[in-house]
Amino acid sequence: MGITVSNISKSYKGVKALQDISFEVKPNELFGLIGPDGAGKTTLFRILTTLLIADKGQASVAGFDVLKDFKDIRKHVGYMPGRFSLYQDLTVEENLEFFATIFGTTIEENYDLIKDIYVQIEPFKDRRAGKLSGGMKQKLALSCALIHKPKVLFLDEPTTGVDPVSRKEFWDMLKRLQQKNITILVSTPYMDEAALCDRIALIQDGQILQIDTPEAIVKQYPKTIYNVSANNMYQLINSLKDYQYQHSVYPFGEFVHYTDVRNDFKINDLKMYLEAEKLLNIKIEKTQATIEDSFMELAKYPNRTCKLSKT
Ligand SMILES: Nc1ncnc2c1ncn2[C@@H]1O[C@H](COP(=O)(O)OP(=O)(O)OP(=O)(O)O)[C@@H](O)[C@H]1O
Repeated sequence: MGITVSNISKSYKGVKALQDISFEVKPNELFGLIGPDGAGKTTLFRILTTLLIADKGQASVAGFDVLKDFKDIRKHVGYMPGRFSLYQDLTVEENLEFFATIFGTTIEENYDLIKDIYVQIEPFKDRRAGKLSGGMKQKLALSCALIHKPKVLFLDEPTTGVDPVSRKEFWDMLKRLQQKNITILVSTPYMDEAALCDRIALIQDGQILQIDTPEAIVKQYPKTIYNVSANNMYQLINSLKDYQYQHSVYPFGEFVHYTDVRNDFKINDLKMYLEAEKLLNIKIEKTQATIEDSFMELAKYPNRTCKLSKT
């Protein structure tokens, strides 16, 4: 009871939002769509939840075709859209009751499934949804998306605008839901969340750059990455970008991630160059690739999967 997407394309007046997308989500899998704003994630969610019709291609969800069986899909999927979708003027409890009613069920009937999540907002059950914090809104939206016991759950950027503690709690909840036989497709622009999925698709400009487990994607990263730091971050980035042997340069927290085009790269050569650029306190150390590094590399060369030899 997973998801199958075959050659789906969708354009809006000349904007190619999705370009020949194909992938499968296995039953019970926690699958992540990882990509920046405008990559096409919401368009894909809307097609899979039958709210939008693709220009080309086929897709099925929980064994149902998105066109022919749209009514079945609506019964069997839960969808938490990116932007807050609840009724701001209804209370927490009224929102949940409303969603239960439209799916012909009651809060009591499926309480077990949402219990873990709902207990955290139950003390505020008489508060209007519009007056909840970001983390609480997100828990209520998830409870509403689950109240009819869906087979497949679609979560579009569920942690955007949510504090780090609530983000962590949210992902713990997803892991628990997965154990209750729910297939989950979740999108996020946060690369660190990608590592929490079973498999991910990296998506940009409506195209899939790579699909694999997070571990495999990182493993295929083709270069050796160096953490570089110095007294002046802005000048460091500019100097590294001007260096004739640079392959990639971008800020990564307190460091700059640097890769070099040469196979015989020596840390000392780069250090000498940066010293000549008048930078101080220069530190250069090898580091491990992350999903973000893989994404940046693939986004730079979208038609190439990471197959260069390691330098
Ligand atoms: N109704 C629309 N009319 C015209 N262009 C649209 C429409 N909806 C989306 N787009 C464009 O299609 C592309 C994909 O948008 P989509 O919302 O699917 O991406 P996304 O990855 O979900 O990003 P975001 O998080 O910003 O919503 C973007 O270039 C967007 O501007």
